Amino acid sequence: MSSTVPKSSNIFWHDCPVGKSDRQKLLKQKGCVVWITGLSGSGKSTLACTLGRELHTRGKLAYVLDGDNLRHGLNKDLGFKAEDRVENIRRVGEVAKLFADAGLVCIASLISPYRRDRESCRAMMSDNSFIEVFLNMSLELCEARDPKGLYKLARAGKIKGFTGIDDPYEPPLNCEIEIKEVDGVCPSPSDMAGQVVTYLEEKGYLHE
Ligand SMILES: Nc1ncnc2c1ncn2[C@@H]1O[C@H](COP(=O)(O)OS(=O)(=O)O)[C@@H](OP(=O)(O)O)[C@H]1O
Ligand SMILES: Nc1ncnc2c1ncn2[C@@H]1O[C@H](COP(=O)(O)OP(=O)(O)O)[C@@H](O)[C@H]1O
Repeated sequence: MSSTVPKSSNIFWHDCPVGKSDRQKLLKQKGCVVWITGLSGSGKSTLACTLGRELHTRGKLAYVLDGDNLRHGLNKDLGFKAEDRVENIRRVGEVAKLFADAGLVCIASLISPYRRDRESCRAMMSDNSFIEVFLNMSLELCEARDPKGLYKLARAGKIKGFTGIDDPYEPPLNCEIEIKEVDGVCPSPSDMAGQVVTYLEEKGYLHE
């Protein structure tokens, strides 16, 4: 299990003259982390990309950190056992914090099944600029979508430890935004992104 305490000693923080507030003025926005959590197939990547596109159209700088994509590089040494997922979320939390410090709207989309890990990422952000978005879609809907055929494999026992089937998912207790089905129907991608944009606007993230 990894720790947040550095292993190295004799290390010192070096401040740079240009800081987050300078970058925010330049970009005319406020850096933050939009953390999208939910089951596989709940629509995390779809929301992340739709939101990224919407912000881009509005002239706002955003960057998507997608769990699946990061597992091709930064996190390619990690699997899906509990300690690997913990380390996966810790790393992405740290990277997201850097992007937010750079002044961007950083959109992280990962299953991030453990409440404690999401809370650790929240705690990394000093100024409440962690916005947790819960894609509260039923397992039935996600399984019916199954765009990669992974639920089918998990049900057949060909993937072990699949979230929602034989591995846990802990829903948020206090997220900033919850998106769910209404009468069994999921809001459209642009409606989902619209909910997040409205929140960002109301909280002043889209202005300096
Ligand atoms: N065992 C198991 N459980 C869950 N998901 C699995 C598993 N094996 C592979 N996949 C694929 O990996 C994607 C999830 O990666 P994440 O980095 O978001 O996962 S986690 O946050 O560390 O739990 C996930 O992508 P999404 O469907 O986009 O969520 C799956 O495609
Ligand atoms: N709001 C939505 N309405 C209808 N279909 C959606 C919506 N969001 C996602 N989908 C579809 O559901 C599937 C899973 O979406 P995806 O974004 O890949 O989920 P995740 O990243 O959580 O695994 C895809 O086929 C996608 O096109």
